[in-house]
Amino acid sequence: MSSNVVKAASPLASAVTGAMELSVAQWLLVVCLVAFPLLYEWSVSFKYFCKMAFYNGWILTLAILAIPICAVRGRNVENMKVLQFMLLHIKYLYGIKIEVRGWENFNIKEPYVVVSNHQSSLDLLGMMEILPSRCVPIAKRELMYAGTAGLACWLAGVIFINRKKTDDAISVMTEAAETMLKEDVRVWVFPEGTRNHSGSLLPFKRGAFHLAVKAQVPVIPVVMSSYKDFYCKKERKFTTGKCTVRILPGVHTKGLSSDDVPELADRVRGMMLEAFSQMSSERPGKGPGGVH
Ligand SMILES: CCCCCCCCCCCCCCC(=O)SCCNC(=O)CCNC(=O)[C@H](O)C(C)(C)COP(=O)(O)OP(=O)(O)OC[C@H]1O[C@@H](n2cnc3c(N)ncnc32)[C@H](O)[C@@H]1OP(=O)(O)O
Ligand SMILES: CCCCCCCC/C=C\CCCCCCCC(=O)OC[C@@H](O)COP(=O)(O)O
Repeated sequence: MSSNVVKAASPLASAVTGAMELSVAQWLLVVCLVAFPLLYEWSVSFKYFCKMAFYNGWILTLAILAIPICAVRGRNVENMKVLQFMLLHIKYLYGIKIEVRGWENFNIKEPYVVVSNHQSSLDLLGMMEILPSRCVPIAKRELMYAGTAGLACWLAGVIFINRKKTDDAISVMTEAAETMLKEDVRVWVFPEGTRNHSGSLLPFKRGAFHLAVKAQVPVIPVVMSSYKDFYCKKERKFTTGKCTVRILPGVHTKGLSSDDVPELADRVRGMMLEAFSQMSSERPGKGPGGVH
């Protein structure tokens, strides 16, 4: 008799449990379908967090697709084209309009060193917009361990340096000077050496300029306008917006020696700062005083 009750009760119990499970599932659905978009629209910080998480997550996912394609060729700078092709659409996902000026300054057949300002990981969008052929960035070694993105970077010939070991970094860059000439490779360096959200340019590290002087190749400065109108890490702001990328005329290094590097670095920084200030003053309603 008691076993009959148990038998009768268990379908009831499982129905109740099922209903409870369903309601938990429904709750989750409500959270996902209603609360998430509400929170996304209501909270600027939540929107910022979601957009940054998607940015990184999407790059890691795209890298999964890129790895087998790149692996066919092995470690090769030509693979940079694969990464570039895969990343180009991201600006549309984020509603970021990129205007490029000075394309003609890239019309140099020989290798060169590109130096550009470094505001955020979003610089990747501007970089991919104009990346010349056979051009690889110099990146901090930590990026090599960033999961699938690290492997994709390695396969594309990204040059990794250990910023904690100056001598190692210098010897990698010295080797890069030889590779540039031997294998007709261009190199992209962020001479500030770190991301800089200050709305100006940090003092430049000199590695990029030593590299150009050693290889006796031109330095081509690239300036990306301030992201302030649409992106600010401190304020957790990330909206749609516009960025201008200016490719400045190349600075020649033929005949220069390592003694000339400090002056060369200062001159190039001066050109970039002037362009950055000019671009900032072009922003609607903003005066040139906003940049120092
Ligand atoms: C499908 C999707 C896939 C995913 C795709 C993802 C793609 C991502 C790619 C984008 C990557 C972007 C990554 C950006 C970064 O990681 S930025 C950070 C790393 N970059 C740099 O740091 C470059 C700039 N740094 C330098 O140039 C430094 O000088 C460095 C060489 C690193 C050394 O730095 P540090 O230890 O701080 O020393 P100093 O700068 O103070 O230099 C000490 C003295 O050495 C002289 N020096 C420097 N370099 C050289 C050289 N090459 N040869 C000779 N001498 C050199 C320097 O002048 C100093 O001496 P003086 O003070 O001038 O006497
Ligand atoms: C299994 C491991 C998973 C690791 C996940 C890591 C998450 C990283 C995800 C995606 C990588 C996106 C690649 C963006 C490349 C942007 C490069 C960049 O901007 O690096 C910053 C560097 O210039 C300076 O660093 P610091 O400002 O000194 O700091």
